[in-house]
Amino acid sequence: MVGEQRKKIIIDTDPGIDDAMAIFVALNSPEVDVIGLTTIYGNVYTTLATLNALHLLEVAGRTDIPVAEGTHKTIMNGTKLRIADFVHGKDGLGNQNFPPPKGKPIEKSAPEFLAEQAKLHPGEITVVALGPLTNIALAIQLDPEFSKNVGQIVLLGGAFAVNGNVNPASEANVEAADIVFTCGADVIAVGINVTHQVIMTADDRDKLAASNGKLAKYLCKILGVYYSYHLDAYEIEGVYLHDPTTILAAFLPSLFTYTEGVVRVQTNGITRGLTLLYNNRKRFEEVTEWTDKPSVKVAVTVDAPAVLKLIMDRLMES
Ligand SMILES: O=c1[nH]cnc2c1ncn2[C@@H]1O[C@H](CO)[C@@H](O)[C@H]1O
Repeated sequence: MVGEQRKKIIIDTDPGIDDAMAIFVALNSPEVDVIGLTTIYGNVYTTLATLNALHLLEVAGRTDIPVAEGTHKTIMNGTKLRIADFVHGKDGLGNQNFPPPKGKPIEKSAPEFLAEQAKLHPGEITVVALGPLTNIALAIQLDPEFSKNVGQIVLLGGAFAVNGNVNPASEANVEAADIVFTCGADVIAVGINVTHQVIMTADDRDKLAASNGKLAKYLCKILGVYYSYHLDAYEIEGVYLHDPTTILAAFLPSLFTYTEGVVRVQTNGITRGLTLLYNNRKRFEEVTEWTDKPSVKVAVTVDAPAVLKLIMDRLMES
Protein backbone atom coordinates (compact mmCIF):
# COMPACT_ATOMS: atom_id res chain seq x y z
CA MET A 1 0.00 0.00 0.00
CA VAL A 2 1.56 3.32 -0.99
CA GLY A 3 2.09 6.08 1.55
CA GLU A 4 -0.76 8.31 0.39
CA GLN A 5 -3.46 5.68 0.83
CA ARG A 6 -2.55 4.82 4.36
CA LYS A 7 -4.68 6.25 7.11
CA LYS A 8 -2.71 8.70 9.25
CA ILE A 9 -3.06 7.87 12.92
CA ILE A 10 -1.84 9.40 16.14
CA ILE A 11 -1.90 7.05 19.12
CA ASP A 12 -2.54 8.63 22.50
CA THR A 13 -1.14 6.08 24.91
CA ASP A 14 -0.13 5.22 28.48
CA PRO A 15 2.21 2.27 27.87
CA GLY A 16 1.27 -0.19 29.37
CA ILE A 17 1.62 -3.80 28.19
CA ASP A 18 -1.48 -3.90 25.98
CA ASP A 19 -0.52 -0.43 24.71
CA ALA A 20 2.85 -1.84 23.63
CA MET A 21 1.01 -4.59 21.76
CA ALA A 22 -1.32 -2.07 20.11
CA ILE A 23 1.56 0.18 19.02
CA PHE A 24 3.39 -2.78 17.51
CA VAL A 25 0.26 -3.98 15.69
CA ALA A 26 -0.19 -0.48 14.23
CA LEU A 27 3.45 -0.27 13.16
CA ASN A 28 3.05 -3.60 11.36
CA SER A 29 -0.23 -2.76 9.63
CA PRO A 30 -0.02 -1.65 6.01
CA GLU A 31 -3.37 0.14 6.32
CA VAL A 32 -1.99 2.86 8.60
CA ASP A 33 0.81 5.34 8.91
CA VAL A 34 1.56 6.15 12.55
CA ILE A 35 2.50 9.84 12.44
CA GLY A 36 2.98 10.35 16.17
CA LEU A 37 2.51 9.09 19.69
CA THR A 38 1.16 11.29 22.45
CA THR A 39 1.48 10.23 26.05
CA ILE A 40 -0.79 10.28 29.06
CA TYR A 41 -0.91 8.98 32.62
CA GLY A 42 -3.03 5.93 33.36
CA ASN A 43 -1.14 2.68 33.45
CA VAL A 44 1.93 4.71 34.53
CA TYR A 45 2.62 8.40 35.24
CA THR A 46 2.97 10.60 32.15
CA THR A 47 6.77 10.98 32.49
CA LEU A 48 7.18 7.21 32.40
CA ALA A 49 4.59 6.88 29.60
CA THR A 50 6.82 9.16 27.50
CA LEU A 51 9.96 7.14 28.27
CA ASN A 52 8.11 3.91 27.48
CA ALA A 53 6.74 5.30 24.20
CA LEU A 54 10.26 6.31 23.13
CA HIS A 55 11.59 2.92 24.24
CA LEU A 56 8.95 1.00 22.26
CA LEU A 57 9.72 2.98 19.10
CA GLU A 58 13.41 2.16 19.57
CA VAL A 59 12.57 -1.54 19.97
CA ALA A 60 10.55 -1.37 16.75
CA GLY A 61 13.24 0.60 14.91
CA ARG A 62 10.86 3.52 14.32
CA THR A 63 12.60 6.47 15.99
CA ASP A 64 11.43 8.59 13.04
CA ILE A 65 8.00 8.81 14.75
CA PRO A 66 7.66 11.84 17.06
CA VAL A 67 6.51 11.49 20.67
CA ALA A 68 4.68 14.43 22.27
CA GLU A 69 4.34 14.41 26.03
CA GLY A 70 0.89 14.90 27.48
CA THR A 71 -0.46 16.47 30.60
CA HIS A 72 0.48 15.40 34.11
CA LYS A 73 -2.82 16.55 35.59
CA THR A 74 -6.48 15.60 35.29
CA ILE A 75 -8.89 17.77 33.34
CA MET A 76 -9.93 19.35 36.67
CA ASN A 77 -6.24 20.11 37.36
CA GLY A 78 -6.02 17.32 39.91
CA THR A 79 -2.63 15.79 40.67
CA LYS A 80 -3.91 12.79 42.59
CA LEU A 81 -3.92 10.24 39.79
CA ARG A 82 -5.08 6.65 39.72
CA ILE A 83 -2.18 4.70 38.25
CA ALA A 84 -2.76 1.04 37.26
CA ASP A 85 0.79 -0.17 37.90
CA PHE A 86 -0.72 -3.23 39.58
CA VAL A 87 -1.89 -4.28 36.09
CA HIS A 88 1.33 -3.60 34.13
CA GLY A 89 4.17 -3.58 36.69
CA LYS A 90 5.96 -0.62 38.30
CA ASP A 91 7.71 0.24 35.03
CA GLY A 92 4.54 -0.28 32.98
CA LEU A 93 6.29 -2.91 30.89
CA GLY A 94 6.20 -6.05 33.00
CA ASN A 95 8.97 -5.09 35.46
CA GLN A 96 11.77 -5.67 32.96
CA ASN A 97 13.70 -2.50 33.85
CA PHE A 98 14.82 -1.80 30.32
CA PRO A 99 17.59 0.81 29.92
CA PRO A 100 16.27 4.35 29.39
CA PRO A 101 15.59 5.36 25.78
CA LYS A 102 18.06 7.53 23.87
CA GLY A 103 15.38 9.64 22.21
CA LYS A 104 13.56 12.70 23.54
CA PRO A 105 10.00 13.92 23.16
CA ILE A 106 9.37 16.86 20.82
CA GLU A 107 8.96 20.38 22.24
CA LYS A 108 5.22 20.56 21.57
CA SER A 109 2.84 19.20 24.18
CA ALA A 110 0.43 16.40 23.25
CA PRO A 111 -2.65 18.68 22.98
CA GLU A 112 -0.64 21.16 20.86
CA PHE A 113 0.61 18.37 18.58
CA LEU A 114 -2.91 16.92 18.21
CA ALA A 115 -4.42 20.32 17.34
CA GLU A 116 -1.55 21.15 14.97
CA GLN A 117 -1.71 17.88 13.04
CA ALA A 118 -5.51 17.99 12.75
CA LYS A 119 -5.26 21.53 11.35
CA LEU A 120 -2.45 20.55 8.98
CA HIS A 121 -4.40 17.59 7.54
CA PRO A 122 -8.07 18.49 7.94
CA GLY A 123 -10.34 15.45 7.99
CA GLU A 124 -7.43 13.05 7.56
CA ILE A 125 -6.13 12.27 11.02
CA THR A 126 -7.50 9.45 13.13
CA VAL A 127 -6.67 9.82 16.80
CA VAL A 128 -6.68 6.48 18.58
CA ALA A 129 -6.97 7.14 22.30
CA LEU A 130 -5.89 4.22 24.49
CA GLY A 131 -5.65 5.95 27.87
CA PRO A 132 -7.56 8.52 29.94
CA LEU A 133 -8.90 11.12 27.51
CA THR A 134 -7.38 14.24 29.06
CA ASN A 135 -5.07 15.16 26.16
CA ILE A 136 -7.94 14.89 23.70
CA ALA A 137 -10.20 17.01 25.92
CA LEU A 138 -7.39 19.60 26.22
CA ALA A 139 -6.96 19.68 22.42
CA ILE A 140 -10.71 20.35 22.13
CA GLN A 141 -10.40 23.20 24.63
CA LEU A 142 -7.20 24.55 23.05
CA ASP A 143 -8.57 24.72 19.52
CA PRO A 144 -12.31 25.19 18.95
CA GLU A 145 -11.76 23.89 15.41
CA PHE A 146 -10.16 20.63 16.56
CA SER A 147 -13.41 18.61 16.57
CA LYS A 148 -14.03 19.75 12.99
CA ASN A 149 -10.44 19.26 11.82
CA VAL A 150 -9.91 15.79 13.22
CA GLY A 151 -11.01 12.98 10.91
CA GLN A 152 -12.07 10.54 13.60
CA ILE A 153 -11.45 9.78 17.25
CA VAL A 154 -11.43 6.07 18.04
CA LEU A 155 -11.28 5.63 21.77
CA LEU A 156 -10.98 2.84 24.24
CA GLY A 157 -13.39 3.90 26.90
CA GLY A 158 -16.52 3.10 28.77
CA ALA A 159 -18.27 -0.02 29.93
CA PHE A 160 -21.58 0.03 28.12
CA ALA A 161 -24.11 -1.98 30.13
CA VAL A 162 -21.43 -4.06 31.84
CA ASN A 163 -19.39 -3.47 35.02
CA GLY A 164 -16.36 -1.21 34.87
CA ASN A 165 -12.78 -2.25 35.72
CA VAL A 166 -12.07 0.54 38.23
CA ASN A 167 -15.27 -0.14 40.14
CA PRO A 168 -18.68 -1.51 39.08
CA ALA A 169 -19.57 1.84 37.47
CA SER A 170 -16.38 3.05 35.86
CA GLU A 171 -13.95 1.89 33.21
CA ALA A 172 -10.37 3.16 33.58
CA ASN A 173 -10.26 5.73 30.75
CA VAL A 174 -13.37 7.84 31.14
CA GLU A 175 -12.11 10.78 33.13
CA ALA A 176 -12.52 13.76 30.74
CA ALA A 177 -14.54 11.52 28.42
CA ASP A 178 -17.74 13.57 28.66
CA ILE A 179 -15.96 16.43 26.85
CA VAL A 180 -14.84 14.08 24.07
CA PHE A 181 -18.18 12.29 23.70
CA THR A 182 -20.03 15.59 23.30
CA CYS A 183 -17.48 17.53 21.18
CA GLY A 184 -19.16 16.89 17.84
CA ALA A 185 -16.27 14.99 16.21
CA ASP A 186 -16.75 11.64 14.49
CA VAL A 187 -16.20 9.40 17.54
CA ILE A 188 -16.12 5.61 17.81
CA ALA A 189 -16.05 4.24 21.36
CA VAL A 190 -14.83 0.73 22.03
CA GLY A 191 -15.72 -0.19 25.59
CA ILE A 192 -14.76 -3.09 27.79
CA ASN A 193 -18.10 -4.73 26.98
CA VAL A 194 -16.35 -5.44 23.64
CA THR A 195 -12.67 -5.72 24.56
CA HIS A 196 -13.41 -8.31 27.26
CA GLN A 197 -14.41 -10.65 24.44
CA VAL A 198 -10.95 -10.62 22.89
CA ILE A 199 -8.76 -12.85 25.03
CA MET A 200 -5.23 -14.01 24.33
CA THR A 201 -4.76 -17.38 26.04
CA ALA A 202 -1.56 -18.87 27.43
CA ASP A 203 -1.44 -21.10 24.31
CA ASP A 204 -1.56 -18.03 22.08
CA ARG A 205 1.34 -16.56 24.02
CA ASP A 206 3.32 -19.75 23.43
CA LYS A 207 2.65 -19.37 19.71
CA LEU A 208 3.97 -15.81 19.80
CA ALA A 209 7.07 -16.95 21.69
CA ALA A 210 7.74 -19.75 19.19
CA SER A 211 7.43 -17.41 16.19
CA ASN A 212 10.27 -15.52 14.53
CA GLY A 213 8.57 -12.17 15.09
CA LYS A 214 10.97 -9.80 16.83
CA LEU A 215 8.19 -7.77 18.41
CA ALA A 216 6.20 -10.92 19.29
CA LYS A 217 9.21 -12.21 21.21
CA TYR A 218 9.70 -8.87 22.97
CA LEU A 219 6.03 -8.88 24.04
CA CYS A 220 6.33 -12.38 25.47
CA LYS A 221 9.04 -11.07 27.81
CA ILE A 222 6.76 -8.37 29.23
CA LEU A 223 3.42 -10.22 29.26
CA GLY A 224 3.96 -12.22 32.48
CA VAL A 225 2.73 -9.51 34.85
CA TYR A 226 -0.39 -8.93 32.72
CA TYR A 227 -1.26 -12.65 32.79
CA SER A 228 -0.76 -12.83 36.58
CA TYR A 229 -3.01 -9.81 37.07
CA HIS A 230 -5.83 -11.37 35.01
CA LEU A 231 -5.56 -14.65 36.89
CA ASP A 232 -5.73 -12.74 40.15
CA ALA A 233 -8.47 -10.24 39.32
CA TYR A 234 -10.66 -12.18 36.89
CA GLU A 235 -9.59 -15.80 37.46
CA ILE A 236 -8.88 -16.30 33.77
CA GLU A 237 -5.80 -17.86 32.19
CA GLY A 238 -5.59 -15.28 29.46
CA VAL A 239 -5.46 -11.51 28.99
CA TYR A 240 -7.91 -8.99 27.62
CA LEU A 241 -6.61 -7.28 24.49
CA HIS A 242 -8.18 -3.86 25.10
CA ASP A 243 -5.74 -1.63 23.25
CA PRO A 244 -4.86 -3.82 20.23
CA THR A 245 -8.57 -4.43 19.63
CA THR A 246 -9.23 -0.68 19.66
CA ILE A 247 -6.39 -0.04 17.21
CA LEU A 248 -8.03 -2.42 14.71
CA ALA A 249 -11.34 -0.54 15.01
CA ALA A 250 -9.51 2.50 13.61
CA PHE A 251 -8.77 0.87 10.26
CA LEU A 252 -10.80 -2.35 10.04
CA PRO A 253 -14.14 -1.10 11.39
CA SER A 254 -16.12 -3.92 9.78
CA LEU A 255 -14.78 -6.34 12.42
CA PHE A 256 -17.27 -4.67 14.77
CA THR A 257 -20.94 -3.71 14.79
CA TYR A 258 -22.06 -0.42 16.25
CA THR A 259 -24.98 1.42 17.68
CA GLU A 260 -25.34 5.18 17.65
CA GLY A 261 -26.51 7.65 20.22
CA VAL A 262 -25.57 10.37 22.66
CA VAL A 263 -23.16 9.26 25.38
CA ARG A 264 -22.83 11.17 28.64
CA VAL A 265 -20.49 10.33 31.49
CA GLN A 266 -21.41 10.61 35.15
CA THR A 267 -18.83 12.97 36.68
CA ASN A 268 -19.68 12.67 40.38
CA GLY A 269 -21.34 10.56 43.03
CA ILE A 270 -21.10 6.82 43.53
CA THR A 271 -21.60 6.13 39.82
CA ARG A 272 -18.85 8.53 38.74
CA GLY A 273 -17.38 7.26 35.47
CA LEU A 274 -20.57 5.55 34.32
CA THR A 275 -21.07 5.87 30.55
CA LEU A 276 -24.68 6.04 29.50
CA LEU A 277 -25.85 5.84 25.90
CA TYR A 278 -29.19 7.32 24.92
CA ASN A 279 -30.37 5.20 22.00
CA ASN A 280 -32.74 7.83 20.55
CA ARG A 281 -35.69 5.40 20.73
CA LYS A 282 -37.84 7.58 22.95
CA ARG A 283 -38.66 11.25 22.62
CA PHE A 284 -38.62 12.49 26.24
CA GLU A 285 -41.05 15.15 27.42
CA GLU A 286 -38.35 16.88 29.42
CA VAL A 287 -35.16 18.43 28.18
CA THR A 288 -32.44 16.07 29.40
CA GLU A 289 -28.65 16.23 29.64
CA TRP A 290 -28.65 14.17 26.41
CA THR A 291 -30.93 16.53 24.44
CA ASP A 292 -29.37 18.16 21.35
CA LYS A 293 -25.94 16.63 21.97
CA PRO A 294 -24.08 15.05 19.05
CA SER A 295 -24.27 11.30 18.53
CA VAL A 296 -21.28 8.95 18.58
CA LYS A 297 -20.83 5.34 17.50
CA VAL A 298 -20.41 2.71 20.19
CA ALA A 299 -19.12 -0.76 19.36
CA VAL A 300 -21.62 -3.47 20.28
CA THR A 301 -20.21 -6.74 18.92
CA VAL A 302 -16.82 -7.87 17.73
CA ASP A 303 -15.62 -10.73 15.57
CA ALA A 304 -13.28 -11.83 18.36
CA PRO A 305 -11.59 -14.79 16.58
CA ALA A 306 -10.80 -12.60 13.55
CA VAL A 307 -9.46 -9.77 15.73
CA LEU A 308 -7.27 -12.15 17.75
CA LYS A 309 -5.93 -13.78 14.57
CA LEU A 310 -5.07 -10.43 13.00
CA ILE A 311 -3.26 -9.26 16.14
CA MET A 312 -1.31 -12.51 16.36
CA ASP A 313 -0.44 -12.56 12.64
CA ARG A 314 0.79 -8.99 12.59
CA LEU A 315 2.96 -9.53 15.65
CA MET A 316 4.39 -12.79 14.35
CA GLU A 317 5.24 -11.14 11.02
CA SER A 318 7.20 -8.43 12.82
O1 LIG B 1 -8.33 -3.49 36.30
C1 LIG B 1 -7.90 -2.53 35.69
N1 LIG B 1 -7.87 -1.32 36.25
C2 LIG B 1 -7.39 -0.23 35.58
N2 LIG B 1 -6.95 -0.27 34.33
C3 LIG B 1 -6.97 -1.43 33.70
C4 LIG B 1 -7.43 -2.60 34.33
N3 LIG B 1 -7.33 -3.58 33.47
C5 LIG B 1 -6.83 -3.07 32.35
N4 LIG B 1 -6.61 -1.77 32.48
C6 LIG B 1 -6.09 -0.82 31.48
O2 LIG B 1 -7.14 0.10 31.20
C7 LIG B 1 -7.60 -0.03 29.85
C8 LIG B 1 -8.94 -0.74 29.80
O3 LIG B 1 -9.84 -0.19 30.66
C9 LIG B 1 -6.52 -0.80 29.14
O4 LIG B 1 -5.72 0.13 28.43
C10 LIG B 1 -5.74 -1.52 30.21
O5 LIG B 1 -4.35 -1.43 29.99
